[in-house]
Amino acid sequence: MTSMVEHAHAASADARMDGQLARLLAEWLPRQRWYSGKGARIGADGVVVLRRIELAGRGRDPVLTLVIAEVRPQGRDPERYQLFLGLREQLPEGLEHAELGPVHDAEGRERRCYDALHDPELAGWLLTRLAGGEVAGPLHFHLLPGQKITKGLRSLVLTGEQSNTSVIYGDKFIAKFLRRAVPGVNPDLELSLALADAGCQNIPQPIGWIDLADEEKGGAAEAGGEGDEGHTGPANRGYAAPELITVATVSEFLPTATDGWLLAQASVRDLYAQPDTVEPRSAGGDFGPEALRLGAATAKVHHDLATALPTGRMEPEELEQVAEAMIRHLHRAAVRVPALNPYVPALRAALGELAKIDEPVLTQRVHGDFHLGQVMRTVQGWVLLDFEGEPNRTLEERRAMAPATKDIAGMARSFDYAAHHLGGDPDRAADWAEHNFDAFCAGYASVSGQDPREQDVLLRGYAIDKAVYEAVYEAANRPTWLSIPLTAVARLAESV
Ligand SMILES: Nc1ncnc2c1ncn2[C@@H]1O[C@H](COP(=O)(O)OP(=O)(O)O)[C@@H](O)[C@H]1O
Ligand SMILES: O=P(O)(O)O[C@H]1O[C@H](CO)[C@@H](O[C@H]2O[C@H](CO)[C@@H](O)[C@H](O)[C@H]2O)[C@H](O)[C@H]1O
Repeated sequence: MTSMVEHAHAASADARMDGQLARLLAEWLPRQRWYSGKGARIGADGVVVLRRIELAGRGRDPVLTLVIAEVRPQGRDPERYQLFLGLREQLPEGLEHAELGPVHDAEGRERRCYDALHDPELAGWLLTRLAGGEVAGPLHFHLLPGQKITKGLRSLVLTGEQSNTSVIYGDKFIAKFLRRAVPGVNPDLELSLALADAGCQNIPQPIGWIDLADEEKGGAAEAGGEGDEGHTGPANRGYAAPELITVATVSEFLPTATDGWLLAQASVRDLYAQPDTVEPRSAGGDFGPEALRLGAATAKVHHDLATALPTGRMEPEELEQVAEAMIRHLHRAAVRVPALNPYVPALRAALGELAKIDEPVLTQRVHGDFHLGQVMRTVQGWVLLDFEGEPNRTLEERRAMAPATKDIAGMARSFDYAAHHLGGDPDRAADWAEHNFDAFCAGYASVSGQDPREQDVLLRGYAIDKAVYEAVYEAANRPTWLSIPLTAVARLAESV
């Protein structure tokens, strides 16, 4: 039996380790691309380690730990992050960039603490657990029925503009490790599973996921033993119940796909390389035919979402509530980005028009953060990715039903971004965006039977809401890009 003295020693060693990690995280987190609390200071004691789960290598080298840390930035709501951290006596070559710093373990030995997703040995450990559908303490690895994981695949962390961190295994699987710890149904997983069940071909096929029992909500930490199949069975595909936190999603990797942003960018560059008299449709790298196919693929996914998941209708009074919520969002955004202030009255008026739509509007589950970086062109056609919604919104907002127009407006904004971010002639950029958005809508109409441009008031309302969101996003993440949404806001304000 463990004596009370031993207990006390263990507890104080734990508290010491938590304190060391919290100090390292306070310095490291704000430097990460996916950290969402940018712009607010983290004071002393601004990071608290809430949970630390040793997963592999206890007393050995390396050790893999899952940490749930709460960041309490000054003047902002706290945010929780989930981080796989590795501890090693010495960092192997190539892992230096992933280091957080040194810590001392319970025996007083110095260990290097680093982001474990960059360590092929530890990333491989996670994939092996998934291959077996295992349970490791409160962490549950779910492999979907019929899926098989090839073991020993080399892992590589994807670099790029991401809100999370993706690890590619061989050229077979991609695991997205969600950085924010949010209890409840993860919309990306929820919608991907529903679409896969509906036979949708326009998404990467889901392979499995990892979730964590949320201690606070009394989650099923004890759920089953090794290979607890009941949890993953088709009758209970039971993606994250309310008391679970989704830690990672795993899907098929599309090795030959290119994302829509890169393709669109190439087309804009091509246009600028030609004389001013050349129109976007006649330029060598015309994106129009691809935009048309993308519109058709989007309509198919919307159709499958509406078939697989509940749908609804927004009556005029509810549209008024939507307008009010967008106006509240606008006011909050103007506090964060004062450059929005001059446009607030005109934008309020434009959003107010939503309340005048006098017929019900159909609603359904939508993508929620639809842009060219969320679509990939494979040899077969377009696939849509990342159904998580806008990372800075609450889970409830991200899972809410909305008119499909919300996604159409997202893509309209993305064509605007692609056209303007290279800094060419604004009129030519506007022509490129209009030409491709027209093609996108024509493709959408060819499948759905309805041209999204007909719902012009709704489209403008959602485009304003998105551009305002983007202004906040850019101010926090890419201040040099802030002028793109601000210019759009000015244009949308004038269009009333
Ligand atoms: N199944 C996949 N196959 C190939 N590349 C992918 C796949 N899923 C995502 N990617 C790449 O990873 C990037 C980020 O994925 P995404 O799900 O949007 O992550 P985040 O939520 O962190 O932004 C995408 O823009 C795409 O380039
Ligand atoms: O892809 P994420 O889920 O991380 O979405 C966030 O980041 C996006 C940028 O990476 C951001 O999208 C904005 O920039 C895109 C170009 O980089 C542009 O195509 C989009 O239209 C524009 O909204 C997205 O808003 C944000 O939520």
